[in-house]
Amino acid sequence: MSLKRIAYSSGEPAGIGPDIALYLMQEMAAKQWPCELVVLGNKQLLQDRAEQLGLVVSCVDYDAERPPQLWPSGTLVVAEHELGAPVQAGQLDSANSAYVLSLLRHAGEGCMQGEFDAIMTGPVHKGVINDAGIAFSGHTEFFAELSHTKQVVMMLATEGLRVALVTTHLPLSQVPAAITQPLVESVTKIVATELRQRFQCSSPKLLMCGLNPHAGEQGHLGREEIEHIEPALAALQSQGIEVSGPWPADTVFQPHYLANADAVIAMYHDQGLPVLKYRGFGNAVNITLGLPFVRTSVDHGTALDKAGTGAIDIGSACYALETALTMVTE
Ligand SMILES: NC(=O)C1=CN([C@@H]2O[C@H](COP(=O)(O)OP(=O)(O)OC[C@H]3O[C@@H](n4cnc5c(N)ncnc54)[C@H](O)[C@@H]3O)[C@@H](O)[C@H]2O)C=CC1
Ligand SMILES: NCC(=O)COP(=O)(O)O
Repeated sequence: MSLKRIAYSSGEPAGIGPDIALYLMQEMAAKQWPCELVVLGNKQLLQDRAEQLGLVVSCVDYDAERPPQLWPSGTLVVAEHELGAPVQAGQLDSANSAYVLSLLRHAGEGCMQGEFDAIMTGPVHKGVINDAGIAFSGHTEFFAELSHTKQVVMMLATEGLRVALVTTHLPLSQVPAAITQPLVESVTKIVATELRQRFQCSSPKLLMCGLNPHAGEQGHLGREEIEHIEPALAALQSQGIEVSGPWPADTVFQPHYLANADAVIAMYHDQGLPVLKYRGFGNAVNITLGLPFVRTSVDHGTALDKAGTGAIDIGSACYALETALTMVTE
């Protein structure tokens, strides 16, 4: 198997993204991941955080011309990006928002130019990026825009459950108007296609949630199911996609229903993700489907309260890296 080069964007510098890089570095040798992990970040920040955590790190400058290689334990390959301001673990500073975006741009462009095989993202703080006057709703939307991809899908996966979202980072008040037949159809098609192509599901079986309580109760509790979701289901089924619904969201996440499903399509972020995280927080991955490159992410946020403390769990980071590797290796 050829050695892959995976970009890890270390995310919000005051959060646990840099800590994750340092702990992953320690796991590299033991796990024998067949990749060179390139940390997009700042060497001084990483050295300072390592010192705070009592870790010894040797930073090597990333060289795009050098073929990927396996490095001795304790070595961190760093693609240097300049910070906007000094970093204190746990303290957000909007002066570093441009830095965070420069990491994402490097990762995305590097994938599109063939420099990296995949991106694994560390957590960013959406609020502080917006505080800097930069409109940003999430990696999912950022990479879609960067790659000029019209439609992408956020899917989180853990053992025994995958949840894909029709809408992503949208205020709840705007969700009903966003649920249209074309959107539901295109999201579902992307999920079905990628499950087939990248997740070894030869004939994916999908469960689609309704939007309203009890999936609208025949129109008595909302009409989005009748007007948009059911027509989308009919069109998808007529194209041979095995999708059923609309299921009440408080019914469909039962083992009985999930047993024969490859993914659940939820209408909005907090309809599907709390269930996924309840089942697998710390051992789940966030994957952006539909991009021209592979992007996976940790399942958690910046955990500002834990940055620099050493009290972090890197289970999701390991899962995200392994998922990215599997996706680029199949
Ligand atoms: N992939 C990404 O970039 C994501 C970013 N976020 C962003 O993160 C920021 C903070 O979000 P919160 O809702 O506070 O969620 P959070 O996941 O950062 O923290 C929730 C709780 O879980 C703990 N936690 C999270 N990850 C942990 C880990 N690996 N090890 C140990 N404890 C961990 C935190 O200490 C905190 O107590 C927000 O700005 C949000 O937008 C949230 C989710 C994903
Ligand atoms: N809850 C997951 C999440 O919001 C992460 O979003 P993104 O930054 O991966 O788009």
